[in-house]
This record gives sequence, structure tokens and C-alpha cells, in this order.
Amino acid sequence: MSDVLIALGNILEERKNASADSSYVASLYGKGLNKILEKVGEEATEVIIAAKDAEQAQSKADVIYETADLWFHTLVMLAHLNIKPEEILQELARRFSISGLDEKASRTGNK
Ligand SMILES: N=c1c2ncn([C@@H]3O[C@H](COP(=O)(O)OP(=O)(O)OP(=O)(O)O)[C@@H](O)[C@H]3O)c2ncn1[C@@H]1O[C@H](COP(=O)(O)O)[C@@H](O)[C@H]1O
Repeated sequence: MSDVLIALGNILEERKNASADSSYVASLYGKGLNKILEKVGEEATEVIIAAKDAEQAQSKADVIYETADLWFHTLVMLAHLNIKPEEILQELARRFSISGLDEKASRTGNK
């Protein structure tokens, strides 16, 4: 799965040289960080709404679709800031052996 994120990250990097007329990603870069963040916020809200609906209707399809939109726009944000998906994957991998509660305790001094 991480192959997909890395491949998509490479496409997003290439789109820095594309025209806004031919590429949705290039058009987002052209509109700037605020527009990209607006899309991330919108998609996050759509994920929340889909998840709330899914809990009642037992339907996963909309949650999967909206989460893909959120991940995609988050990757566009990262590419705009010159951060590669590999850097997020490395950070998640670093956390494999660390309990979330232990990590929180190390920051706050208590559990
Ligand atoms: N994964 C995606 C992807 N997911 C979602 N989207 C687009 O994200 C847009 C946002 O969805 P919305 O429902 O908010 O659409 P909207 O109302 O048109 O958006 P706004 O006008 O409000 O900004 C839609 O146009 C989707 O097509 C994506 N566009 C591109 N990709 C990937 O990025 C690659 C490069 O895309 P281009 O730059 O367009 O070639 C593609 O080959 C794909 O792999």
C-alpha cells in the first residue's frame, strides 16, 4: 500500500511542471496553500459526515471514497510544502514499537 502513496507522491511532484489547464493538481498549486488547506478541511468534514452516516447505515463505501479524497488532498498539501509521503511513512514506522499511552506520558510526565 505504501507503494501507492509513494507513486502518487511522485506524480504530484511531476505536476509542479504541468499547466493548470491540463492538471487538477497543477491548478491547486497555482491557487496556493490557502486553497489547498481549504480542500483538506472540506474533505475532512466530508469524512466525518460519511463516518457518522456509516455507523447508522452500516455502509462503508462513502467512508472509503471520502477518505481517499482526504488522503489525496493531504498529499497535495505535503507536496506543496516539499514533504514526501516517505517522510510520513517513516514517522509512522518509527512509532510501531511505541505505545500511544507511553508516548503521551513521556510528553506530559504522567499517564
Ligand atoms: N487521486 C486523485 C484525486 N482524487 C480526487 N481528485 C479530484 O479532486 C477534486 C476535488 O473534489 P471535489 O468534489 O471537491 O470537486 P470540485 O467541486 O470540482 O472542487 P472545487 O472546484 O471545489 O475545488 C475532484 O476534481 C477530483 O477529481 C483527484 N485528482 C487527482 N488524483 C490523482 O492525481 C493525479 C494527477 O491528477 P491531475 O493533476 O489532474 O492530472 C491523477 O492521475 C490521480 O492519480
